[in-house]
Formats: sequence, structure tokens, C-alpha cells
Amino acid sequence: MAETSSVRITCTAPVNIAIIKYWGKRDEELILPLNSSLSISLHQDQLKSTTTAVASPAFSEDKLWLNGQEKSVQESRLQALLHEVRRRAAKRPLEDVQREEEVVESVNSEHRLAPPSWHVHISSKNNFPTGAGLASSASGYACLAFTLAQLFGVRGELSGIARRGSGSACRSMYGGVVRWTHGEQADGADSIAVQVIPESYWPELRVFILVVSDLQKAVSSSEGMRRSVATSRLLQAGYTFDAGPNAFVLTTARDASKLLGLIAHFFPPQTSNSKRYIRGLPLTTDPPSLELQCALGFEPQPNALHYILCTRPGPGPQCIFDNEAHLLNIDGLPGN
Ligand SMILES: Nc1ncnc2c1ncn2[C@@H]1O[C@H](COP(=O)(O)OP(=O)(O)OP(=O)(O)O)[C@@H](O)[C@H]1O
Ligand SMILES: C[C@@](O)(CCOP(=O)(O)OP(=O)(O)O)CC(=O)O
Repeated sequence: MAETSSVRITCTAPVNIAIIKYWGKRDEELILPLNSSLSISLHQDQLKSTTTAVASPAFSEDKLWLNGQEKSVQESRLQALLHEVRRRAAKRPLEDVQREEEVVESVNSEHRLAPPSWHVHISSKNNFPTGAGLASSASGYACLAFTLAQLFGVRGELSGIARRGSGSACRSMYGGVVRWTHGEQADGADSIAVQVIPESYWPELRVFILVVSDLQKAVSSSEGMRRSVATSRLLQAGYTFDAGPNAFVLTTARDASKLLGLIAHFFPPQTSNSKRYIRGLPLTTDPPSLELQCALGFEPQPNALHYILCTRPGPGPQCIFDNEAHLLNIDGLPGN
């Protein structure tokens, strides 16, 4: 039914991990931060969100599936993001849209641009636990903003769209090291992310995520920062809090096996199944010398770590031109 005129696109986006954290908002609705923050986008070979969006004049409403389950689209942040992308799409001059459609069509015959008035069906999935302290909201909302921007032909600065879904999502709109600037304007126009260092700058950099728990946190980051803003004097002095039990470590490819061996020695896995304990990039473990074990002077803590995920800095969102990758068929229903 929708086949003749529907438009479909699939994109992916990375998780980012903050080196200088965002903690606290000066505007809850626009999601404007109290402080600027800095992060590294992680490689999508290990962690990513994938989103397919299909727009059609035949659809009577917007719909969303997350990890295969249909969800309400009425959630306020999702609505804010959808509204913002459509608002920007509607502002584009018609000649621009037509000129660009010709270019895009010649690159990929299926990808035309959709008018902002069309309803959209969206399906997204994460290849890692959702809502469990691994920043799925960052990659998820960045992926949504990027995919919808491609679908509706919105160009230029897109991190301000992702920010409406979740603050940290704006940093996942770029690869490498990214700064989200606090900004001064009341409407948030200057509270955007910029790439500071491309992912190619330190090819030898490695990132370990030490996962203590991938269960849902008792207090979400949004609520945690709300409480800090209301009650913490440390926050007024510029302190930013850690939001969960998981830690990350930066190292180099040269030292990775040594460091991994050290961590695995002091935080050994529950079983001897080291394949599940060390995930991501294939790395060997180089156990610490007896001398180093004694010098550090503490006993191994079995089961303290759930698993270690090894990855590296990576690029920003990508369009996927592979028909097998779509999460919705051309009629906008789950399947390929
Ligand atoms: N792929 C996705 N597409 C759209 N929305 C998503 C996606 N993944 C996650 N979300 C949204 O983000 C919410 C989870 O965010 P939440 O902040 O609770 O967890 P997290 O980001 O995984 O962990 P943390 O913020 O502690 O690092 C989901 O309930 C959903 O609303
Ligand atoms: C500890 C953090 O990860 C907090 C991230 O908080 P969110 O971006 O998830 O919060 P909302 O803007 O309310 O959605 C620090 C960081 O990523 O900078």
C-alpha cells in the first residue's frame, strides 16, 4: 500500500563516554546544561544504536518500536525531538529540497526526501543493554535525530536536535573527542556539540569499560542531576558527580594486554569463561608479575566485575546503504 511513495532510511550512531561529565540542567525542557562537557565517541564495531525510519503519506500516525517492542510516541522528549526535526525541515526552501532530492536519488534510488507533514514509523535497536548505565539514551537519541534529519532533508548543525532527546546524545552526533558547549542563549541555539579531535588522531588509543552492573539504575541520570541541582553545594562549586557503578579506563594498544591482565587478576571473573568476561576487541591478557602483585598489596576480588568491554574511539553517525540492515519493511512494519 505504502510502497510507491514511502521513503526509508537506516542509520547507526555511537555511544559516548564522558571525560568531563555533564551533571545538572539550567533548563529542563530544552535540556540545557549547567556546565560544558567533553566525551569520546566509542567505536560502532562494539556498541551502536541502529534506527530505521519510514515516512509515507499513507501512515495515519507516528509509531515507534524499541528493541522490537512497540512503544508510545507520546513521551515528551521524543515529541520534542520529532517536533524540532519537522520544524527545521519545514523551514527549508522548496528549491533546495528539489535540488537535493535529485542528487540523493542518483546516489541511492530508494532514498528520496520526505515532506515534514508525513507521519513516520521508526524502529530502533541497541546491540548492548538498554537503560543500564551504558548510555543507550545517548546513542539512541543521536541515531533518531540523525536518521530523521536524513529522511526529512534537514542539513547543517544537528546536535541541537539530538539534545532534545537526551543531553549527552548531542555529543554522539560526532566521532572522536567531542565538546558540548554550555552556551549562553536562552533558546539553546548555542548549546551544541562540536568535534574537538577526530577519531583518527590517536589510532593507538583503547578504551575499557569496566561493567560492574548492567541492570537498570535505581535513580536515573536525569533524576540524579535534578536532585543534585536542588540539594548539592558541591555542584555550585563546579563538581560533577559520577552517575553509576561502571568505570572506564583509557590506555594505549601497547599497554592494553598488560592493563587487562592486571584488571583480570585483581577482579577475576566468576567462571573461567574468559570469552564472555572480556568482550569487544580481541585482546590477550598479560598477567602481572609477582612483584607488581605484591607492590599493589590487595587481595583479588572475585565477581566484583561483571565483564570488561574493550573498544576504541570511533566515528559519528553513519547512513547504512544495505537493504539487509533495515529494521522496518517498506510498508513501515517490523521486518526487512
Ligand atoms: N535506540 C534507541 N532509540 C530511541 N530511544 C532510545 C534508544 N535506546 C534508548 N532509548 C531511550 O533511552 C532510555 C534509556 O535511557 P537511560 O538514561 O535510562 O539509560 P542509559 O542511557 O542506557 O543509561 P545511562 O544514562 O545511565 O548511561 C530508554 O528508555 C529510551 O527511552
Ligand atoms: C553521567 C552522565 O552520563 C549523565 C548523562 O545524562 P543524560 O544525558 O542521560 O541525561 P538527560 O539529559 O537528562 O537525558 C554524564 C555525561 O554523559 O556527561
